Amino acid sequence: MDQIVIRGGRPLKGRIPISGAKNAALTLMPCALLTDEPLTLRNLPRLADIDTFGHLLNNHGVSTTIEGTHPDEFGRVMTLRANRITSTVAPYDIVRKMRASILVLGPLVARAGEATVSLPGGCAIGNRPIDLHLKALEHLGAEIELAAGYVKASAKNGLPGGRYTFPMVSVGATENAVMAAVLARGPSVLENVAREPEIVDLCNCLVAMGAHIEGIGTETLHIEGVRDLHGATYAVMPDRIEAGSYACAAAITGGELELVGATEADLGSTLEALREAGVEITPVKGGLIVKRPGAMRGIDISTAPYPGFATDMQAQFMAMLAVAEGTSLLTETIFENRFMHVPELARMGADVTVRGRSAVVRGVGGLHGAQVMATDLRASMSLVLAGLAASGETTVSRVYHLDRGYERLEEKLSAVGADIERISDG
Ligand SMILES: CC(=O)N[C@H]1[C@@H](OP(=O)(O)OP(=O)(O)OC[C@H]2O[C@@H](n3ccc(=O)[nH]c3=O)[C@H](O)[C@@H]2O)O[C@H](CO)[C@@H](O)[C@@H]1O
Ligand SMILES: C=C(OP(=O)(O)O)C(=O)O
Repeated sequence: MDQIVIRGGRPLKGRIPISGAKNAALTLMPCALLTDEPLTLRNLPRLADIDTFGHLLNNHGVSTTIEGTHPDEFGRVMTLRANRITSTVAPYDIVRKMRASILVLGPLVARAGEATVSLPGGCAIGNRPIDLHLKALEHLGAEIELAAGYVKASAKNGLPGGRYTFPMVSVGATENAVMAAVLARGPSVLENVAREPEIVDLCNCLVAMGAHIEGIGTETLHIEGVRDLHGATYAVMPDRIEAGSYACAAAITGGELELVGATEADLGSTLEALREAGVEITPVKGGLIVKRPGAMRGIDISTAPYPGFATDMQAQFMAMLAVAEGTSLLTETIFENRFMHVPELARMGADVTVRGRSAVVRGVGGLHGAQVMATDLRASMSLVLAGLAASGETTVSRVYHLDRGYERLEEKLSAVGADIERISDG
């Protein structure tokens, strides 16, 4: 298995281009199932998850064509076309590789009248049930059956549409419900929906395809189903989690980075927390400059649905706050098992105590290099960040986690002065 080796202690300086957002791309790609016309997505990141989702869509009859972006450029242009749905079954072999596969359920039942999707199961960060996806589709008129590890949703005469109030905010369940409701026979109202920028990106793409959605970006969406959607060309939004991660890289190394393509609006609570910790953020044309002028101070953070502090940024902040002055309290309210980076950071000298859903981080003077193991995507990035700041050499194993969500990580970091390389096992 590949490893990443970092020799730390160098302040990072320069410009990092921010890629298209993984979590937006993973909900924009299944929109191709909603029309027989081509959907062209620009700024699609080159990531393992995108390839896996492409294979899943191929299995349903979607052709995927990648246009000739130069290999040195970031991002890709992909045209997806579902002339005909050739299979309504999402098999275990593909779904088990990626939880986001559940996002074909809504569009398939809306367009083809049925969908059978393997249950995605839990993952390292938590249990991650899909009950809200199923309840929402049921309220839109689908019949739901569970058997032998699969969920079957059917609506033989099309979905009638309906009203559903989510009992708790779920990004994926909102996405599935929205993608189903846009092709329903009648109107739908979805209340207490997720408001993440990726949901706004999804709705904007669907509107470009001819959907009628009101309330985009608010807690309530009014959707008037249409008979057909048409093709469109749409650019995936910049990845706010990648941008936030590199902002932490500037802060933890005491450097200065320009994050090209990052927007202040999407990064809201991440930037607030960085500023509170003593990091300077300056919006410039086309991006943000992140600089740490002096020592950082400890802060308290509690993860929450957007516009709250993103759970996908918690691990990276923990690495950064491990070297801040004073004590920080990090509370994880979204996933029950998202502190797996703690014992690994401790191997590098971090002083962290987990108490239930909270972690107390006592700032230490510095970290030292060690051999550490990545356990999930963002946990991996926290180890890379710690390695960039640590004295000596850090080796991060299981880097396939990073490949899910960070496009050409070593290349981007080397270009701003990091001493980082991938040791490939063949
Ligand atoms: C591909 C993608 O976009 N992934 C993101 C998405 O994941 P995902 O869409 O899986 O996350 P959700 O917003 O659905 O999960 C939020 C919480 O709701 C719970 N829940 C969710 C669905 C359900 O049917 N029942 C239920 O109980 C989950 O276990 C979790 O505790 O949003 C998360 C929260 O911002 C991010 O960390 C992930 O990076
Ligand atoms: C948890 C994440 O992704 P996923 O929902 O695809 O596991 C993430 O992006 O941090």
